[in-house]
Amino acid sequence: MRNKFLGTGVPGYNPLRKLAVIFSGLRFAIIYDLSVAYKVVLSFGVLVAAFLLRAWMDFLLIFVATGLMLIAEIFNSTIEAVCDYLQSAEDRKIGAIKDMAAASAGIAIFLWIVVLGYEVVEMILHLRHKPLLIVFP
Ligand SMILES: Nc1ncnc2c1ncn2[C@@H]1O[C@H](COP(=O)(O)OP(=O)(O)OP(=O)(O)O)[C@@H](O)[C@H]1O
Repeated sequence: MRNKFLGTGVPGYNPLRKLAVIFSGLRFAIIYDLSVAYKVVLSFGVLVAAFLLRAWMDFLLIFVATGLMLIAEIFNSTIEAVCDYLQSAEDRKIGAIKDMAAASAGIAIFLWIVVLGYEVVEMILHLRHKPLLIVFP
């Protein structure tokens, strides 16, 4: 991997390599963090339901809220890992940095819960009145 500051690594633009890096990061975030994995699975289920109901705006809203939650969770884990790498001993500054990172993840998770909760309740109410809607939207 190229380090543009040190001038080391393989130069040049390689989109496939970038994609591989993105998927590797996602794999780390989802496989090694159960709290992220179950949220992604939950979102996927609700996304499929929104797709079957042809509720495109709801689909987009769930998609954006899930993306926001994933971004914040991944940044939070990254900051925690950098902190632990730089200072594994007890340190007040590290504690404050980690707390701030956790706060940003907490806000994104709160928004995700509000969106997902609203969407699930809406879908249940919808299907209670028109149960065949999932087959014949
Ligand atoms: N080196 C440290 N010095 C001082 N306080 C710390 C330190 N490491 C962690 N903490 C405190 O413990 C809290 C939890 O940190 P930790 O790294 O254990 O995250 P976590 O609970 O594993 O979070 P997540 O579930 O997102 O992985 C931090 O928010 C911080 O307040």
